[in-house]
Amino acid sequence: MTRLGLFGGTFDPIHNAHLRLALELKQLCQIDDMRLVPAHIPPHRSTPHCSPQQRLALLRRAVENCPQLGIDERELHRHTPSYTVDTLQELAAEVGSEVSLCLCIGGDSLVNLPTWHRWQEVFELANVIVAVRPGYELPSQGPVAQCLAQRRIDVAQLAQHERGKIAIADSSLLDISASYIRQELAARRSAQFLVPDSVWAAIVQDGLYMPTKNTKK
Ligand SMILES: Nc1ncnc2c1ncn2[C@@H]1O[C@H](COP(=O)(O)OP(=O)(O)OP(=O)(O)O)[C@@H](O)[C@H]1O
Ligand SMILES: O=C(O)c1ccc[n+]([C@@H]2O[C@H](COP(=O)([O-])O)[C@@H](O)[C@H]2O)c1
Repeated sequence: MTRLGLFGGTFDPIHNAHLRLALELKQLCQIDDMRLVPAHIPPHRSTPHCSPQQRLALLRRAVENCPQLGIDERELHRHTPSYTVDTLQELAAEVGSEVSLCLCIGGDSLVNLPTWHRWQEVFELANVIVAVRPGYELPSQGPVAQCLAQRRIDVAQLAQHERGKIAIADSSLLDISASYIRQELAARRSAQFLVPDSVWAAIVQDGLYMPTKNTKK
Protein backbone atom coordinates (compact mmCIF):
# COMPACT_ATOMS: atom_id res chain seq x y z
CA MET A 1 0.00 0.00 0.00
CA THR A 2 1.29 3.45 -0.94
CA ARG A 3 1.77 5.96 1.88
CA LEU A 4 0.88 9.61 1.34
CA GLY A 5 2.30 11.89 4.04
CA LEU A 6 0.74 15.27 4.82
CA PHE A 7 2.50 17.85 6.91
CA GLY A 8 0.28 20.87 7.43
CA GLY A 9 1.20 24.25 8.77
CA THR A 10 0.76 27.96 8.56
CA PHE A 11 4.35 28.17 7.35
CA ASP A 12 4.62 31.90 8.11
CA PRO A 13 7.39 31.40 7.04
CA ILE A 14 8.51 27.84 6.27
CA HIS A 15 11.79 27.13 8.10
CA ASN A 16 14.48 24.47 8.37
CA ALA A 17 12.82 22.65 11.30
CA HIS A 18 9.67 22.09 9.19
CA LEU A 19 11.72 20.84 6.25
CA ARG A 20 13.96 18.62 8.33
CA LEU A 21 10.96 17.11 10.14
CA ALA A 22 9.18 16.35 6.86
CA LEU A 23 12.28 14.75 5.39
CA GLU A 24 13.07 12.69 8.51
CA LEU A 25 9.49 11.40 8.76
CA LYS A 26 9.41 10.56 5.07
CA GLN A 27 12.51 8.42 5.50
CA LEU A 28 11.71 6.91 8.89
CA CYS A 29 8.10 6.03 8.06
CA GLN A 30 8.75 5.04 4.44
CA ILE A 31 6.35 7.59 3.08
CA ASP A 32 6.17 7.42 -0.70
CA ASP A 33 4.83 10.91 -1.33
CA MET A 34 5.45 13.58 1.31
CA ARG A 35 3.55 16.85 0.91
CA LEU A 36 3.65 20.12 2.80
CA VAL A 37 0.12 21.48 3.12
CA PRO A 38 -0.03 25.25 3.70
CA ALA A 39 -3.15 26.38 5.54
CA HIS A 40 -5.15 29.19 3.99
CA ILE A 41 -7.07 30.14 7.14
CA PRO A 42 -5.39 28.34 10.08
CA PRO A 43 -8.24 27.47 12.45
CA HIS A 44 -6.57 28.19 15.80
CA ARG A 45 -4.59 31.34 15.33
CA SER A 46 -4.92 34.90 14.13
CA THR A 47 -4.47 35.87 10.48
CA PRO A 48 -0.95 35.04 9.32
CA HIS A 49 1.45 37.92 8.75
CA CYS A 50 2.07 37.08 5.09
CA SER A 51 -0.61 36.37 2.51
CA PRO A 52 -1.27 32.79 1.33
CA GLN A 53 0.43 33.66 -1.99
CA GLN A 54 3.55 34.94 -0.25
CA ARG A 55 3.73 31.90 2.05
CA LEU A 56 3.26 29.59 -0.93
CA ALA A 57 6.00 31.37 -2.90
CA LEU A 58 8.42 30.78 0.01
CA LEU A 59 7.37 27.11 0.23
CA ARG A 60 8.03 26.66 -3.48
CA ARG A 61 11.49 28.13 -3.04
CA ALA A 62 12.10 25.90 -0.01
CA VAL A 63 11.46 22.65 -1.87
CA GLU A 64 12.88 23.59 -5.27
CA ASN A 65 16.08 21.65 -4.55
CA CYS A 66 14.45 18.87 -2.57
CA PRO A 67 12.74 16.34 -4.82
CA GLN A 68 11.67 14.30 -1.76
CA LEU A 69 9.18 16.98 -0.68
CA GLY A 70 6.16 18.31 -2.54
CA ILE A 71 3.42 20.86 -1.86
CA ASP A 72 -0.31 20.21 -1.75
CA GLU A 73 -2.08 23.50 -2.40
CA ARG A 74 -5.67 22.36 -1.88
CA GLU A 75 -6.28 24.29 1.35
CA LEU A 76 -5.34 27.52 -0.39
CA HIS A 77 -8.28 27.02 -2.77
CA ARG A 78 -10.80 26.73 0.06
CA HIS A 79 -12.14 29.90 1.61
CA THR A 80 -13.29 28.36 4.87
CA PRO A 81 -11.08 27.61 7.93
CA SER A 82 -8.46 25.04 6.93
CA TYR A 83 -9.80 22.12 8.93
CA THR A 84 -7.58 19.10 8.58
CA VAL A 85 -10.51 16.70 8.56
CA ASP A 86 -11.88 18.39 5.41
CA THR A 87 -8.48 18.07 3.71
CA LEU A 88 -8.23 14.40 4.62
CA GLN A 89 -11.76 13.73 3.41
CA GLU A 90 -11.05 15.37 0.06
CA LEU A 91 -7.81 13.45 -0.32
CA ALA A 92 -9.30 10.11 0.71
CA ALA A 93 -11.96 10.47 -2.00
CA GLU A 94 -9.31 11.44 -4.53
CA VAL A 95 -6.65 8.78 -3.93
CA GLY A 96 -8.90 5.79 -3.21
CA SER A 97 -8.42 2.82 -0.92
CA GLU A 98 -4.97 1.76 -2.12
CA VAL A 99 -3.35 4.77 -0.46
CA SER A 100 -2.83 5.15 3.29
CA LEU A 101 -2.94 8.78 4.44
CA CYS A 102 -0.38 9.68 7.12
CA LEU A 103 -1.01 12.96 8.91
CA CYS A 104 2.32 14.22 10.29
CA ILE A 105 2.32 16.62 13.23
CA GLY A 106 4.75 17.90 15.84
CA GLY A 107 4.44 16.91 19.52
CA ASP A 108 3.17 20.43 20.30
CA SER A 109 0.21 19.82 17.96
CA LEU A 110 -0.55 16.40 19.52
CA VAL A 111 -1.59 17.94 22.83
CA ASN A 112 -4.03 20.23 21.00
CA LEU A 113 -5.51 17.52 18.81
CA PRO A 114 -8.71 17.16 20.92
CA THR A 115 -9.51 20.81 20.17
CA TRP A 116 -9.47 20.23 16.40
CA HIS A 117 -12.67 20.24 14.38
CA ARG A 118 -14.22 16.71 14.36
CA TRP A 119 -10.89 15.40 15.62
CA GLN A 120 -12.02 11.80 16.13
CA GLU A 121 -12.90 11.60 12.44
CA VAL A 122 -9.25 12.18 11.58
CA PHE A 123 -8.65 8.58 12.64
CA GLU A 124 -11.34 7.28 10.29
CA LEU A 125 -9.35 8.76 7.43
CA ALA A 126 -5.66 8.57 8.34
CA ASN A 127 -2.90 7.39 10.60
CA VAL A 128 -1.29 10.14 12.65
CA ILE A 129 2.49 10.30 12.95
CA VAL A 130 3.79 12.50 15.74
CA ALA A 131 7.37 13.74 15.62
CA VAL A 132 8.90 14.13 19.07
CA ARG A 133 12.37 14.55 20.47
CA PRO A 134 13.76 11.32 21.95
CA GLY A 135 12.71 11.22 25.62
CA TYR A 136 9.69 13.50 25.09
CA GLU A 137 7.04 12.80 27.73
CA LEU A 138 3.70 12.00 26.19
CA PRO A 139 0.54 13.09 28.02
CA SER A 140 -0.33 10.55 30.73
CA GLN A 141 -3.90 11.77 31.40
CA GLY A 142 -6.80 13.23 29.49
CA PRO A 143 -8.15 12.63 25.98
CA VAL A 144 -4.74 12.40 24.28
CA ALA A 145 -3.55 9.76 26.76
CA GLN A 146 -6.77 7.78 26.19
CA CYS A 147 -6.38 8.06 22.47
CA LEU A 148 -2.76 6.85 22.69
CA ALA A 149 -3.82 3.90 24.86
CA GLN A 150 -6.30 2.79 22.19
CA ARG A 151 -4.45 3.63 19.04
CA ARG A 152 -0.69 3.68 19.55
CA ILE A 153 1.50 1.47 17.36
CA ASP A 154 5.21 1.41 16.51
CA VAL A 155 6.38 3.08 13.36
CA ALA A 156 7.29 -0.38 12.02
CA GLN A 157 3.62 -1.45 12.29
CA LEU A 158 2.31 1.29 10.01
CA ALA A 159 2.34 -1.16 7.10
CA GLN A 160 -0.34 -3.25 8.83
CA HIS A 161 -2.77 -0.38 9.44
CA GLU A 162 -4.24 1.82 6.74
CA ARG A 163 -5.69 4.32 9.20
CA GLY A 164 -6.84 4.79 12.79
CA LYS A 165 -3.46 4.56 14.53
CA ILE A 166 -0.91 6.90 16.11
CA ALA A 167 2.81 6.31 15.72
CA ILE A 168 5.33 8.29 17.75
CA ALA A 169 8.48 8.94 15.74
CA ASP A 170 11.78 10.13 17.21
CA SER A 171 13.00 13.15 15.33
CA SER A 172 15.71 15.76 15.77
CA LEU A 173 13.24 18.70 16.02
CA LEU A 174 15.49 21.68 15.45
CA ASP A 175 14.78 24.51 17.86
CA ILE A 176 13.40 26.98 15.34
CA SER A 177 9.97 28.61 15.23
CA ALA A 178 8.31 30.86 12.71
CA SER A 179 7.41 33.28 15.51
CA TYR A 180 11.09 33.65 16.42
CA ILE A 181 11.92 34.35 12.79
CA ARG A 182 9.15 36.97 12.57
CA GLN A 183 10.33 38.53 15.81
CA GLU A 184 13.94 38.77 14.60
CA LEU A 185 12.95 40.28 11.28
CA ALA A 186 10.59 42.76 12.94
CA ALA A 187 13.55 43.89 15.07
CA ARG A 188 15.66 44.25 11.89
CA ARG A 189 17.87 41.32 12.84
CA SER A 190 18.87 38.55 10.47
CA ALA A 191 17.12 35.18 10.18
CA GLN A 192 19.74 33.77 7.85
CA PHE A 193 20.50 30.04 8.36
CA LEU A 194 17.13 29.41 10.01
CA VAL A 195 15.54 29.06 6.59
CA PRO A 196 16.93 27.70 3.31
CA ASP A 197 19.15 30.19 1.43
CA SER A 198 16.57 30.48 -1.35
CA VAL A 199 13.87 31.44 1.17
CA TRP A 200 16.17 33.91 2.88
CA ALA A 201 16.97 35.57 -0.47
CA ALA A 202 13.23 36.02 -1.16
CA ILE A 203 12.55 37.41 2.33
CA VAL A 204 15.32 39.98 1.90
CA GLN A 205 14.35 40.86 -1.65
CA ASP A 206 10.70 41.54 -0.78
CA GLY A 207 11.34 42.86 2.74
CA LEU A 208 8.96 40.26 4.16
CA TYR A 209 8.27 40.43 7.91
CA MET A 210 10.37 43.60 8.11
CA PRO A 211 8.88 46.75 9.62
CA THR A 212 9.36 49.19 6.75
CA LYS A 213 7.57 47.40 3.95
CA ASN A 214 3.95 46.33 3.56
CA THR A 215 3.92 42.52 3.36
CA LYS A 216 0.31 42.09 2.21
CA LYS A 217 -0.28 41.90 -1.53
N1 LIG B 1 10.86 23.36 15.53
C1 LIG B 1 9.96 22.48 15.13
N2 LIG B 1 10.29 21.20 15.09
C2 LIG B 1 9.38 20.31 14.69
N3 LIG B 1 8.12 20.57 14.35
C3 LIG B 1 7.75 21.81 14.35
C4 LIG B 1 8.64 22.85 14.73
N4 LIG B 1 7.99 24.00 14.63
C5 LIG B 1 6.74 23.70 14.20
N5 LIG B 1 6.60 22.39 14.06
C6 LIG B 1 5.39 21.67 13.60
O1 LIG B 1 5.15 22.13 12.29
C7 LIG B 1 3.73 22.21 12.03
C8 LIG B 1 3.43 23.57 11.47
O2 LIG B 1 3.84 24.52 12.38
P1 LIG B 1 3.71 26.09 12.15
O3 LIG B 1 3.53 26.43 10.72
O4 LIG B 1 2.70 26.61 13.11
O5 LIG B 1 5.19 26.55 12.56
P2 LIG B 1 5.72 27.24 13.86
O6 LIG B 1 7.18 27.44 13.66
O7 LIG B 1 5.28 26.47 15.08
O8 LIG B 1 4.98 28.64 13.80
P3 LIG B 1 4.68 29.74 14.92
O9 LIG B 1 5.95 30.03 15.64
O10 LIG B 1 4.17 30.88 14.10
O11 LIG B 1 3.63 29.14 15.83
C9 LIG B 1 3.05 21.88 13.36
O12 LIG B 1 2.62 20.51 13.29
C10 LIG B 1 4.15 22.02 14.40
O13 LIG B 1 3.94 21.06 15.43
O1 LIG C 1 -8.62 20.93 11.92
C1 LIG C 1 -8.46 21.69 12.89
O2 LIG C 1 -9.38 22.03 13.64
C2 LIG C 1 -7.07 22.24 13.13
C3 LIG C 1 -6.81 23.04 14.24
C4 LIG C 1 -5.53 23.54 14.44
C5 LIG C 1 -4.53 23.24 13.52
N1 LIG C 1 -4.83 22.45 12.46
C6 LIG C 1 -3.80 22.16 11.45
O3 LIG C 1 -2.57 21.87 12.06
C7 LIG C 1 -1.51 22.34 11.26
C8 LIG C 1 -0.59 23.22 12.11
O4 LIG C 1 -1.31 24.34 12.52
P1 LIG C 1 -0.58 25.64 13.07
O5 LIG C 1 -1.68 26.58 13.48
O6 LIG C 1 0.27 25.15 14.21
O7 LIG C 1 0.26 26.16 11.94
C9 LIG C 1 -2.16 23.08 10.08
O8 LIG C 1 -2.22 22.19 8.98
C10 LIG C 1 -3.55 23.38 10.59
O9 LIG C 1 -4.53 23.47 9.56
C11 LIG C 1 -6.05 21.96 12.25
